[in-house]
Amino acid sequence: MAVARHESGPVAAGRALASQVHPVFMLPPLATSLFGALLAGEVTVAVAALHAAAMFFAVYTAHVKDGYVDFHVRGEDDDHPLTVGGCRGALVGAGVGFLTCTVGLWLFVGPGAALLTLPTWVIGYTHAPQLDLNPVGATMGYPTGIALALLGGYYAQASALSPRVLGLAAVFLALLTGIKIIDDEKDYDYDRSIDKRTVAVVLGPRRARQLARSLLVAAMVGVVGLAFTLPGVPPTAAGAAVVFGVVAAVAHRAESELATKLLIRGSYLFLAVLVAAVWFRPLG
Ligand SMILES: CC(C)=CCC/C(C)=C/CC/C(C)=C/COP(=O)(O)OP(=O)(O)O
Repeated sequence: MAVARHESGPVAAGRALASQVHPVFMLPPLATSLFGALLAGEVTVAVAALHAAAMFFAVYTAHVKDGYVDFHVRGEDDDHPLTVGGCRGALVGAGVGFLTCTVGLWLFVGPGAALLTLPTWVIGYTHAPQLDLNPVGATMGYPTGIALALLGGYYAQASALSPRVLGLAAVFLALLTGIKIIDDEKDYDYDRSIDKRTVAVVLGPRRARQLARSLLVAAMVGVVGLAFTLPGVPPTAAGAAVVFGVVAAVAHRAESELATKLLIRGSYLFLAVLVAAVWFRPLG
């Protein structure tokens, strides 16, 4: 069975399959899963690795399915490296990988860890053609996956959830939803032409940007609130809001593409400050 559309042979197949790993989307859930483990305190490395691997397979599934639907089903994309068979094989492989990790979490931690992990694959698999057809699904699928990556990474270590991890998951959800709304502004004309109902298409770019800004502000206020009210979140975690706030201020008036680039980098810094604050707990 041919896997790659443009070349043949195992190397070409491997390259085509690897092309569906998009680091910009892949690294945040892996980092967030590991951050969840760190937040829990004592880290069992094998369990953390199992959960992070499950996140990898969930996001990989989303990309393969998105590419398959956009190119092979809807004919929206100009090109795709995988054949139909290649996409199906990749989906089965990623599904088996995800299932193996989830069963491992069930056996090592318990059903709660598996049940918190499972929805990430469901979100990934239904990203296209189901979730991406409505503004909530198209905007909040990935941010919800990130929030679940944090909750699952934490639960896999602590066998419980806590107000601090729930609070931080809500902060991540708001922050990433805001960034995704701004990101979708850049495809406004195209998305409108294919009836893709992103928030920018439904509300119009100006009101979508206002909504996105409110979500970013809510996330920053939220993290400061958590840092000063919850014992498990060190006060230094408020620095994440300061760092992200500076980036958001620079991105404030930028057009969508530049603003998204800045905000994505800002969100990496946001996470890095949170990790450092929890890791060192200097004032915690
Ligand atoms: C663990 C976790 C984070 C799970 C969530 C997985 C998930 C929904 C990933 C989305 C990745 C993706 C296809 C982005 C492009 O979306 P797009 O629709 O903006 O791209 P397009 O315009 O190219 O179709």
